[in-house]
Amino acid sequence: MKDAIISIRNLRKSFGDLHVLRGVDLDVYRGENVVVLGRSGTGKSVLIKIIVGLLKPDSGRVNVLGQEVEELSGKALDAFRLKVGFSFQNSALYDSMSIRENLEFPLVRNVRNLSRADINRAVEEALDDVGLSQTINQMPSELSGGQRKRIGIARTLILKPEIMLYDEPTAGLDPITSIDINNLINEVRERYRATSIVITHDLTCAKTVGDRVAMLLDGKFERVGTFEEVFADPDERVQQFYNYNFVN
Ligand SMILES: Nc1ncnc2c1ncn2[C@@H]1O[C@H](COP(=O)(O)OP(=O)(O)OP(=O)(O)O)[C@@H](O)[C@H]1O
Repeated sequence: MKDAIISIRNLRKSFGDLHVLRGVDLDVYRGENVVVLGRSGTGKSVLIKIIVGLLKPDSGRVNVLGQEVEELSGKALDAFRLKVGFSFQNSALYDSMSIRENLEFPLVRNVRNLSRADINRAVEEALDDVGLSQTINQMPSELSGGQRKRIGIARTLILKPEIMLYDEPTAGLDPITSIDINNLINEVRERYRATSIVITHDLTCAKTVGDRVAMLLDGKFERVGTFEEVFADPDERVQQFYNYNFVN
């Protein structure tokens, strides 16, 4: 039997009259990349926030790494969040800190008793992983958008999470830089044996990194499968999404 590392059952979340998630079910297995597709405002970010315990669902179950997320609080929630890396849409680097300082920040804040040599080694390794060793003493403002995304991913990787959550990793990047980021997401899976959820509107990204694709339609995952399986579906809502992306 496959090992579901994230298991979501009948998850519901509304904001007033806005019923965003209306019975979401999803299993994510160890070592796979699952891409979550859906139009703007369908609740992809809400789902991610519920998975990391930043938002509480109205009902349903979310089990991650064998733990019921809703039951976690205090130190247990802090420990859990170290295992689940969240790479934000806008990279969220600290502009006043160098790249080295940006990478040190999560380590120093979350891991005790590290020596200076340990910290230096971890920073150098994380930068090497994303192919940006030469930027260590630069400031974020000196880097391109694609480089900043890579640093954002390195800053998440430095804690060696078991699960990576990427929120629109290629948004705002040119197609060539996007390919670099897609390759990096695949490399992260290989090197860290990480399990990932990737939220994207970018079908090239979905096709390149997704072992499976889950499409959020009307508050549920109605289509889950390989990229080809999902888009073979003649359902108008699925085809609209495809045509919009590939302009044909
Ligand atoms: N804290 C909140 N309070 C009220 N409404 C919210 C809150 N968070 C999200 N929403 C609403 O829930 C809906 C889903 O938001 P979400 O950010 O998950 O969309 P999304 O699918 O990630 O969209 P996009 O692709 O544009 O990023 C939106 O209509 C949003 O306004």
